[in-house]
Amino acid sequence: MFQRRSKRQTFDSKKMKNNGRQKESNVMVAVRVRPLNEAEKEKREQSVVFCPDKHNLQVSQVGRDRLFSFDTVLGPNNSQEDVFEACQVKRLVAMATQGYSCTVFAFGQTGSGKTYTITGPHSVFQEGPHGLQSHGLIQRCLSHLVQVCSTGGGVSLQASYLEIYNEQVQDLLEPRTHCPLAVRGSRTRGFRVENLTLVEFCSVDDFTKLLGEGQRKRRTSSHLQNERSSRGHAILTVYVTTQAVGVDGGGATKGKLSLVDLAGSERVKDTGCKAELLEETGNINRSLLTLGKCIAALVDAKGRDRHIPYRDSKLTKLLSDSLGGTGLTLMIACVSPTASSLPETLNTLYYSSQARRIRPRLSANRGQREKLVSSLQREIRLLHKENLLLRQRLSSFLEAQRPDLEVKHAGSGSSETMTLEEAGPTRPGSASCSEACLLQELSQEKDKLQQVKVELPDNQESSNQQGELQPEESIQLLDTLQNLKSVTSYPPTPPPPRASAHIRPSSPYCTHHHPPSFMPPIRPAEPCSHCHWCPLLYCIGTTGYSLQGALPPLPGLNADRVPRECARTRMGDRHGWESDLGSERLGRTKAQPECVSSAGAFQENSSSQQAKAVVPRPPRSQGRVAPSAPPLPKQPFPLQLVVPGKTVEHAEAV
Ligand SMILES: Nc1ncnc2c1ncn2[C@@H]1O[C@H](COP(=O)(O)OP(=O)(O)OP(=O)(O)O)[C@@H](O)[C@H]1O
Repeated sequence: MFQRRSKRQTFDSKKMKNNGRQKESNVMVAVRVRPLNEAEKEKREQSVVFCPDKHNLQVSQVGRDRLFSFDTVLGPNNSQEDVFEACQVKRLVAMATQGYSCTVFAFGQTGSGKTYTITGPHSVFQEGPHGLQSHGLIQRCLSHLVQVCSTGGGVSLQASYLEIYNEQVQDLLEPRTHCPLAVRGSRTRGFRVENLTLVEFCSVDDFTKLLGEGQRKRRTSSHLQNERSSRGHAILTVYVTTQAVGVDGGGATKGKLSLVDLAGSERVKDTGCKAELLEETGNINRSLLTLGKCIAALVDAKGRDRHIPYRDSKLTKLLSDSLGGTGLTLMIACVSPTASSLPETLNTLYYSSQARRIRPRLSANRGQREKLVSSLQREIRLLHKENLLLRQRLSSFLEAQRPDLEVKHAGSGSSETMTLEEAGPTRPGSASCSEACLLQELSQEKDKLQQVKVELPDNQESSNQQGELQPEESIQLLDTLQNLKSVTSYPPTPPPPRASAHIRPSSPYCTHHHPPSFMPPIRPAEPCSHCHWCPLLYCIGTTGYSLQGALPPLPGLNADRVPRECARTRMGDRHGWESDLGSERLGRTKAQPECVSSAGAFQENSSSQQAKAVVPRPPRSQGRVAPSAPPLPKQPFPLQLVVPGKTVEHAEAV
């Protein structure tokens, strides 16, 4: 049927026995052997296919017998009623009413009895009512469906009937047009035929008339193996919709039952097809080959990311949910009993056995409302989990914060302890929440302050542990000491801090050369044009003060690594000030007592305006002097310790 097989692929009876019955498979495979027709009898052809029992099929070749096992085996003497009963078609009908997608399709060699099995004799629709014995599966399924649905109530039946001819979909229930219909696919809904006619029915007789009209529209041709050979695949789909049971819409289902009459595989030399039929034959065989590939892929593939080539033909697109989808599928392999048909018969039997190993998952197509309810329930479960997780995190957080949240309220005389629990639940936007946040902030600030407090003695100790001063440093420190004496002695009283943002130091210029009345608006760090002394740099370098917040740290002051003059130059670079202060100019900053007066004045201004916080370096007390920082002189300006987000005045208290 599908494709030629190599000799290695031929089955023997042992293999088939081992493959045996797989009860858990969702694809049921039945084999039906048709009786010899009149033409074959005339040719005195012999039957080579036998049915020893209901599940085994024996193929007798010259010198070799093969035994095949299937779910159901039906011989030439079995009637249409036997097919309906033995293949458990009633079960499929019942599942369709419960919301499953079920499919029955017949496949096999041309002239093997597919159309006979699915619809009955060719004249069944055209020549008036026939006896029940000749009815095919379509009429029997429809009768059973109507019977089941009439007893249950609240069930609606709709049907579509189409033919895939030369890879074009034709609507067999629409008599006026022959326009091919498009097949659209989506991830959620699978493949659908666009603008396909849906007919709602509640009586089998009424719908049978419509089917008869559609059957007449099917393309048939005559060739050597069949007088009325179908040239396309016909698919009848009955949609079974059960209405909602409760007020909330629960229990609504939408199942379907598809009955597929495939065109038969054929060999041109056997059928004797002429040129005009060759295209049809090619399309039929191509789509059947794709069907065989899909079956093989479904059997071999493992896991969810398997690729099944459904898109390679319209037939496999429309059968995708039957083969790999959600319902139960019954495949009826129709075979001819003659020896001349044996190669095709073996191919059909091989792929029938292969298809039995497909295990699609069963799942009912519930109604939209039911899907919505189940998705909402899933969402509720997720939210419950998330809520639980958040509660656990919150409680562990509160446990961790408990010792830090004890706050002493100052000013009341007696200490009062307050914890976060006492502050109440921390709802966003509530007063208790802001209180709790405030407590948390205060706790963090307290930690920071404690850390600063702890670090101060460490720095002091490390400073004390430094080695003895080098001789050059001693000389430099003597110079610095002399300068500091000048700072503290001149001017006798520092001028009051200016409120204006404009920095107007008393004079960065040497007062020896420039009287106090002459104060040009220059930048504070600009060195004196006469003595080349830089007041700001000198101030920072000699007093051990650093500017925090407004200015970055000043590593250039480390006299262990660089000479002081070079460090000052680097500072100028870092702060974007004048950096062209050559070392020879800076070298002349030593021992210029006249210039120190402006340094004191500028310190005043910078402390009040530019430098928001001036922090004393860790004290190098106890008789030792750090190499890069002389002892801190008494300063007339206030001190502030700046920590991120909090300013504490009177830093010496810390
Ligand atoms: N089980 C059967 N009992 C009696 N006659 C049968 C049986 N199966 C098939 N036939 C007859 O064999 C002939 C061919 O059958 P049918 O047209 O159903 O074959 P087919 O597989 O549909 O062929 P094609 O693929 O070419 O359409 C028909 O005349 C049909 O009546």
